[in-house]
Amino acid sequence: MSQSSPERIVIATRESRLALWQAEHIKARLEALHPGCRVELLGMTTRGDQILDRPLAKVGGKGLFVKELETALLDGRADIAVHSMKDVPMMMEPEFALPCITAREVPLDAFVSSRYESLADMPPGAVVGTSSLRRESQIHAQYPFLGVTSLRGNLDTRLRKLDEGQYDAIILAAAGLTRLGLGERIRSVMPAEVSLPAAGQGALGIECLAARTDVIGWLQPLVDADTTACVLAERAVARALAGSCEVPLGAYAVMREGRLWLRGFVARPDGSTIVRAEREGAPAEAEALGRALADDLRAQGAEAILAELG
Ligand SMILES: NCc1[nH]cc(CCC(=O)O)c1CC(=O)O
Repeated sequence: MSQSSPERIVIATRESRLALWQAEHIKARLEALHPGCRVELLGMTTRGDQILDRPLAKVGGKGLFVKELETALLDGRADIAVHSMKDVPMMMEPEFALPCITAREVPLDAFVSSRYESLADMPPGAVVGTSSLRRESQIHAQYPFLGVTSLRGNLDTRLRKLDEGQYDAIILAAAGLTRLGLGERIRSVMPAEVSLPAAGQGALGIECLAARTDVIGWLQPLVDADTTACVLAERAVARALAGSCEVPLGAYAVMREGRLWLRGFVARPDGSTIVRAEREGAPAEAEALGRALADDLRAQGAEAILAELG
């Protein structure tokens, strides 16, 4: 087999149903791209999967979903790791690279309920389940008469808790539901104006060691340029504002007629203050656009919110 074609690729993956679906999806794409290559999954559990009794914001945020996968890259047990981009920390260690962001699915949030059509349809006192400060702050800002209660666990657990009546509705990423064939549970897709998504939501990223130029080459055909520009801009906003689970922050970019259209917000967790901004720019300047939008948000009041949240 030629030097440029891989004989074997090992994918490190979390073992949630969604993570395994995502890893299998990339496996199938790599097998189609590199006929004869043996693509295998190396499943593992991360701390993010184990800590279910409190909001991730309290125990360290996104890094909890990737650390063990990165260890498998470092010790050679795996060649790549497949992540939901929204779970990848904004700052990565220099020994790692993220050379491939694939085509995005629906990046928006989904309203899931058997009783109501949307947030606007819910009566005062009705309870929404989410553990995302991003989602919670936007609900409080627009629907202050609704209750918001913490919701942890994998996707199946969250749906079970809803079906058991612990909530009147829950909010999940539409991409997670559609990937697992649960699209019919989506009562309505939430417009970005109602629930601006998290940076990278709906996009898959493939991580490897920065030194693995061979792997980087193998992955290039899977790169989606438009999604990459959007996600880089969104992550630049979050990185510039020190984005983590602790800060209620959303960033969402779409490509329109060859230009990037980027929106962002920062809010107090109780939604009492919400600062929004938008910019458009060239895809090639995606990260600079994200940093400029972060400056706009700071200038419009985000600085004070971030200072309070520490
Ligand atoms: N850790 C939560 C998480 N990480 C990625 C997704 C959905 C899939 C994606 O955004 O690619 C979810 C579930 C959710 O937000 O409801």
